[in-house]
Amino acid sequence: MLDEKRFGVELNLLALRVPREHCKLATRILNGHLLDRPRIKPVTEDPTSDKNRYMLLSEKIKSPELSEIPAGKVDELKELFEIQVVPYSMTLGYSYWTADHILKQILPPGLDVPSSFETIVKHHLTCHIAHLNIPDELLQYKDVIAKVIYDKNYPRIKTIVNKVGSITNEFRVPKFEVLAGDSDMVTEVKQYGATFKLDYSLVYWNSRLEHEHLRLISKFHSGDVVCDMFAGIGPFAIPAAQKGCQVYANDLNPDSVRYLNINAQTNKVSDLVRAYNLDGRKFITSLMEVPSSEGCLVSNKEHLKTCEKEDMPHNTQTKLEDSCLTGEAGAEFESNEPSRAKVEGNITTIKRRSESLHEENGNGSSAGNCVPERKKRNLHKHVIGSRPFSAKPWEHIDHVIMNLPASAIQFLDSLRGVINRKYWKGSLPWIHCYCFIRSNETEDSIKLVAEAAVGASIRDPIFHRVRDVAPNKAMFCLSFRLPEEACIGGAEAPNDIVPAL
Ligand SMILES: C[S@@+](CC[C@H](N)C(=O)[O-])C[C@H]1O[C@@H](n2cnc3c(N)ncnc32)[C@H](O)[C@@H]1O
Repeated sequence: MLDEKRFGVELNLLALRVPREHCKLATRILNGHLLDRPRIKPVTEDPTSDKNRYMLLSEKIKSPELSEIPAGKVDELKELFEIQVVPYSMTLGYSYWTADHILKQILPPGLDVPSSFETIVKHHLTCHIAHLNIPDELLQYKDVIAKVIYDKNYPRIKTIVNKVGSITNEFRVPKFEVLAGDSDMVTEVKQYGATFKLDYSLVYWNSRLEHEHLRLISKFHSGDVVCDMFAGIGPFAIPAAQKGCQVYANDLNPDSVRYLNINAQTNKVSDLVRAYNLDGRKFITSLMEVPSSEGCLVSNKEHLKTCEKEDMPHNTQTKLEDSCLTGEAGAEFESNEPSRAKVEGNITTIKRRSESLHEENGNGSSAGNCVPERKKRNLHKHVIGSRPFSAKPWEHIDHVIMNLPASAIQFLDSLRGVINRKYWKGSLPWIHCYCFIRSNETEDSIKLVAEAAVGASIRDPIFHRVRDVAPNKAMFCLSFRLPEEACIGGAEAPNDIVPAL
């Protein structure tokens, strides 16, 4: 139990009784001699008369004759009004002191006071969750730490949680214990103008990746087809769709997919986001399967079952077969031109530039791309207002995002032979594979692992350092164009496709 009374500090001050009309000038004259405490105003009401106010004098002034104040200043005041000095006491209690001040008094000397915590916004920006990472040596004080932080930040913060143990589950969801406040972990986060709803206790979320989400999305262009293998609740998928990309977004965690769909709706991009609840490997294989005709696949009906989990509302589920229904043969465009939208009535014709990332990174060589740079290829049509999802993933995908740093690199083998060259149009996709590099590893050693997985040599890889996650471990994004040799083994279009489930 926290005894709040023990933090009370009594201040025995002197105050000057000043007629209200002279307060402004007296404040100027007494500059440097008034009470100087954070969050306390040195001018207050006179409890005996509303014609006067009390000016609280500095704690250094002890003599009722004001001998600590230069005589000239006292004379100036005397010319304005009759000097009346009165005793004034006040107590600075628990509510006055900062969390840091209180915790320093509670915790044994030598232990660091937990001064920072990550907050995420809860319920329409009105309150937040504070996420603490209490170190082992402070765990016995966790309740009192949480209470003080809660008291000092309420109502801005309504829940204090502490991360328990390291993340071991495959959905990458940390375990939290609620230390103070209400246990509802449903929150809302804003990133780059998009709103993300999530249940912090059920899905993966890391606010520290905001910059990385933004960086990668900045490489995409309107009309790009994006495939997000480990999409979470959509921090890549939603802004990509907001940019006009057509996004296939997948996650193994059904709760992530539920929130992904909710977020697509909230941000008004449901028409550009297709959500799936599959293992990443199965997802990419099934997505890239060439249909036996432009009609729907037998195999995709299997995925439909996978998506229609009982705990997911039907209206927010996207069926893999839907992509077959909206496919549209398009006009032609030059693949290395910047995205350009030509508005004709309410139809926007989009020119795609899948070479962009390469160029923007100052790397002009056509890594693994045997398709002539200026080859014309199909165009997605994009209707403003109700934008049909017209992508045919077996014909073209611009970007594949793989943000599961602990193991995404092992998933690269699922890209082997997945592209059927007979149907593919334009450049091969950019792969953005997140990984960790430890102090005993190098970019070259990681590249070798990626090459072994993809079954081809990777030309001109781009390693982008995302952030340091531990003293000897950093998160990187390895971007590369899928090598042509990785397409070898692409199957002919089968008539009756067996699901790769
Ligand atoms: C590191 S999080 C990334 C989420 C999101 N892309 C982001 O940037 O915040 C990885 C996600 O992959 C999902 N996941 C883990 N294993 C998976 C698998 N085998 N197939 C598909 N998704 C998986 C987890 O549920 C989690 O949401």
